[in-house]
Amino acid sequence: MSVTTINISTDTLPLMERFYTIQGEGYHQGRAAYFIRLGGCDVGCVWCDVKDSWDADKHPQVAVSDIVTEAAAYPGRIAVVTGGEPLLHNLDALTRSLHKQGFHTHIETSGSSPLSGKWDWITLSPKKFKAPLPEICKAAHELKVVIFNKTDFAWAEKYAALAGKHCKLYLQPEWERSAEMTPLITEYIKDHPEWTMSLQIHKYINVP
Ligand SMILES: C[S@@+](CC[C@H](N)C(=O)[O-])C[C@H]1O[C@@H](n2cnc3c(N)ncnc32)[C@H](O)[C@@H]1O
Ligand SMILES: Nc1nc2[nH]cc(C(=O)O)c2c(=O)[nH]1
Ligand code: SF4
Ligand SMILES: [Mg+2]
Repeated sequence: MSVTTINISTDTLPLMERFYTIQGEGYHQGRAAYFIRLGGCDVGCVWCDVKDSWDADKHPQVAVSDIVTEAAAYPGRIAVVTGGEPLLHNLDALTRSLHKQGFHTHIETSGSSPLSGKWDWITLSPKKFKAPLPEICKAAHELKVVIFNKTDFAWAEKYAALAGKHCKLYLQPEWERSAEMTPLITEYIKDHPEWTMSLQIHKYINVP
C-alpha cells in the first residue's frame, strides 16, 4: 500500500497588511506587484513611513499557505515582501511557496538581519540606525538610499562601494522633506550619473 503525504506548511508569519498595487519605487517602479507587509522591526528609523509595523505582536499570525493562496488570486506574478523588517523572520517557507505558485520573489530590506528565503530581487535600503550585513550588501540587486539631509549623499556612496558591480543605484527623497531634498538629489544625479532618482510614485497617485 502506498502512502501519499501532502506537505502543507504550518508556518505562520505576523501579517500587517497585503495588497495588490504597482511597485512605486526603484527599478521595478510601475509594475503590478502583490505586497506582503510583515510586522516587526528593530531598526527604528525616525522618519519611517510605516511605524505601526514595528510591533510584531500587534499583527495576526497568518499561515504561509493562506498568504500565498490570496496572492495567487491576482494575475501579477511579482510578490514584494516588506515590513517592518521582513528579515526578522525566517522566510524560507514563504519564498518556497511563492516560487511554487510561479511568483518572482522580491524583498525590501534594511539588510540588518541575516538573509533567509530565496530571492529573485533584493532591494537594500541601508539605515544609519542599524547597519546592513556585508553579505546582504553584496547580494543586493538594487541599493535604495533615503536622503533625509545633505550629508546622506556621502553616506550613500559608502554603500555603493560595498555593493556588487551590477547593483542598480537609487536615491529616494525622504517623503516629508522631498520639497528640500529632491532638488539636491537632482543636482547630485546630474554630477553622478550612475545614480537614478526613485520617487515613491504610489504616494503621488494615491494607491497603497
Ligand atoms: C517601510 S520600509 C520596509 C522594508 C525595510 N524595513 C526597509 O527599510 O527597507 C520600505 C521602504 O520604504 C522606505 N521608506 C520608509 N520611510 C520612508 C520615508 N519617510 N520616505 C521615503 N522612503 C521611506 C525605506 O527606506 C524602504 O526602502
Ligand atoms: N506601491 C508601493 N510601492 C512600494 N515599494 C516599496 C514599498 C514598501 O513599503 O516597502 C511600497 C509600498 O508601500 N507601496
Ligand atoms: S527599517 Fe524599514 S520598517 Fe524599520 S523603521 Fe526603518 S524604514 Fe521603517
Ligand atoms: Mg511603503
